[in-house]
Amino acid sequence: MDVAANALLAAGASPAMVHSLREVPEFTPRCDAVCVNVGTLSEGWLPSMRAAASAGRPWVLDPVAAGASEFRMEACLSLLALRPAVVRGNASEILALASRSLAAAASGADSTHDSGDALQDAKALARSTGAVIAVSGAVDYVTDGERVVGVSNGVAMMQKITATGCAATALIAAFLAVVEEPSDVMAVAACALAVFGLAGEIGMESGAKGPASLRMHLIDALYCLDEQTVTSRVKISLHS
Ligand SMILES: Nc1ncnc2c1ncn2[C@@H]1O[C@H](COP(=O)(O)OP(=O)(O)OP(=O)(O)O)[C@@H](O)[C@H]1O
Ligand SMILES: Cc1ncsc1CCO
Ligand SMILES: [Mg+2]
Repeated sequence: MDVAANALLAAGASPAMVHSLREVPEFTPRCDAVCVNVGTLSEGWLPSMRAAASAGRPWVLDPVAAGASEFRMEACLSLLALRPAVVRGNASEILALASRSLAAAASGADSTHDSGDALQDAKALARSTGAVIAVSGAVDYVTDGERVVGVSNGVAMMQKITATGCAATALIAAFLAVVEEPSDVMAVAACALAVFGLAGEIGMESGAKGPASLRMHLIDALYCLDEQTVTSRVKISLHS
């Protein structure tokens, strides 16, 4: 929650981390977009997540460790049925969701697969759910089931900071808040991931020595990004 909220603030969004079922119905309708992240899932929070997802706002799902337990898998599948605009997960999470089965290797919250390994499953999941699916990794793939966009911004060290994936998903929600057309959702998700990856690159160039200093520099880089840097450095390509 710390990394995600600070990344959103740095990028110019206005985050609020809300859990209580009592306040979700009051809070969520006022949000421009919603991010539901099952990272620290509990029985008590799941009804709040479902209520937030059902509030009629555009929303994004982060299926953290979907393949790690029956409870997470069932929770993620029930949230998927509430029609997220975008699902952003790492390759292991997207593979688990697409097959609706627990991961063979105990992967916890980290991926044991490359994003390319999950591309076909991501396309199938997009077609069966109607959501845009984003698989993060060295190349982030974004698909609506037909088209595929690849985003190659980012640095490997981002995997060593917990919740960079959560922050990337939250940034997709922030970008979704300003989208006008449903057909733009794929482009919006790709742009958010490119901007986040670029902030990681600039953070690394700013003298990060490891995960802790990259976390600081990445958030500073997000805050300092300007249009010229973004347009000259984003690496987004249409695949097929
Ligand atoms: N090998 C890599 N090279 C460049 N960028 C990467 C690499 N791996 C991940 N990233 C970037 O790191 C960010 C987080 O992606 P990752 O796949 O690690 O998410 P995650 O596993 O859900 O993370 P977490 O659960 O810790 O929040 C994304 O912006 C992604 O593009
Ligand atoms: C490590 C961890 N555990 C639950 S959520 C989270 C952050 C990465 O998804
Ligand atoms: Mg994650």
